[in-house]
Amino acid sequence: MTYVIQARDLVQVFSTKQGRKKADVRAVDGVSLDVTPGEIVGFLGPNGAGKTTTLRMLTTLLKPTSGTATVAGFDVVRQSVDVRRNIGYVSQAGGAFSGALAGDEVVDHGLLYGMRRQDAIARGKELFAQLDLDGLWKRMPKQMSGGQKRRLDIAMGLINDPKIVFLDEPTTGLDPQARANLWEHIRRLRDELGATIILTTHYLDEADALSDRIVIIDKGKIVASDTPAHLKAAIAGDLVDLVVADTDVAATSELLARFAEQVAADGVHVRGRIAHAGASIPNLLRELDQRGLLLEAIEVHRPTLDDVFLTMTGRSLREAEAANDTTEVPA
Ligand SMILES: Nc1ncnc2c1ncn2[C@@H]1O[C@H](COP(=O)(O)OP(=O)(O)OP(=O)(O)O)[C@@H](O)[C@H]1O
Repeated sequence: MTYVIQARDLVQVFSTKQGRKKADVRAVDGVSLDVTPGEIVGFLGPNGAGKTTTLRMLTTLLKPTSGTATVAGFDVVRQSVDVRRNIGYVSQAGGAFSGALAGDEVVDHGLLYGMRRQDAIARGKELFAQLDLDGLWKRMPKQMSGGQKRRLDIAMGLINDPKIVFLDEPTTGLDPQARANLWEHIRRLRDELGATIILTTHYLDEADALSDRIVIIDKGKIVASDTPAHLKAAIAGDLVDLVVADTDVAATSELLARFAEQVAADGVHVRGRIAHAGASIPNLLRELDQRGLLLEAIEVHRPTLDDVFLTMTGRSLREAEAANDTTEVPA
């Protein structure tokens, strides 16, 4: 099997100062990864998990503290120029436009890669058409919408026709419609151009919808790496949520425990996890009925990636985000 990206035990330690004390932050703590051509890999994790730092090492912007990686067959440290020639990188911040017209920004970016001006113009126009930026060649980026600016970032990242594309939080800050639209473009990059795509995201639904493989990263380590379907199947099962009368909570919990794992009551909700709930629910309903336990509502939820994250790390992705948000508030 040929891999377009192969990383072994990548580590990145940042030295920081906390007051007068020096403190080391192990931002990436032994990441190994094999990516096959044409794969879309979603890096999912809370703020500060190490996603961007991993991407920066793979794109040669940051030298690993230890470990090795090859991208497009080239070593990220010893052959960084070759790596760069083969990749496109769209950074998280994006939008650092010089004040020139959109088309000129893209062409200038191509010239940086050593392209001839005519080639850069031709490729730029093609990308504008593919990315729904028609008619905006002569528009200043600051007069574009958030979604258009993000697609302009992506056009710049693709100007050299890279076969491997790194997108750092491509849809952050976009409204749902612009996000969905960008997903289409990302899928097309792979389907029509055969590109390999590595993207980072905070959004579970995005990782789920786009990725062939999801790599969950937490505190600098990979805690899971699999297809969205396998990851979801690996956890305990469907969440069954029964809503009953106050007085029936105890008896319902007792009965549900015969069908489900992790049964817990929360107010009038009695919840538990059942593998393949669809097959057990008719029996469960019959037994509830036989005992005179009346349901006010029943809901069955397929496992989400948040459940996976919770199972793998013991924290919900949203809690992890919230905790990080708090620590980032300056004292
Ligand atoms: N230049 C730096 N100096 C010191 N610490 C850093 C530096 N860059 C990142 N870090 C720290 O390394 C850790 C990982 O950061 P990183 O940006 O890779 O996370 P992330 O998963 O991309 O998060 P986000 O979703 O917020 O972008 C964090 O604790 C961060 O504060």
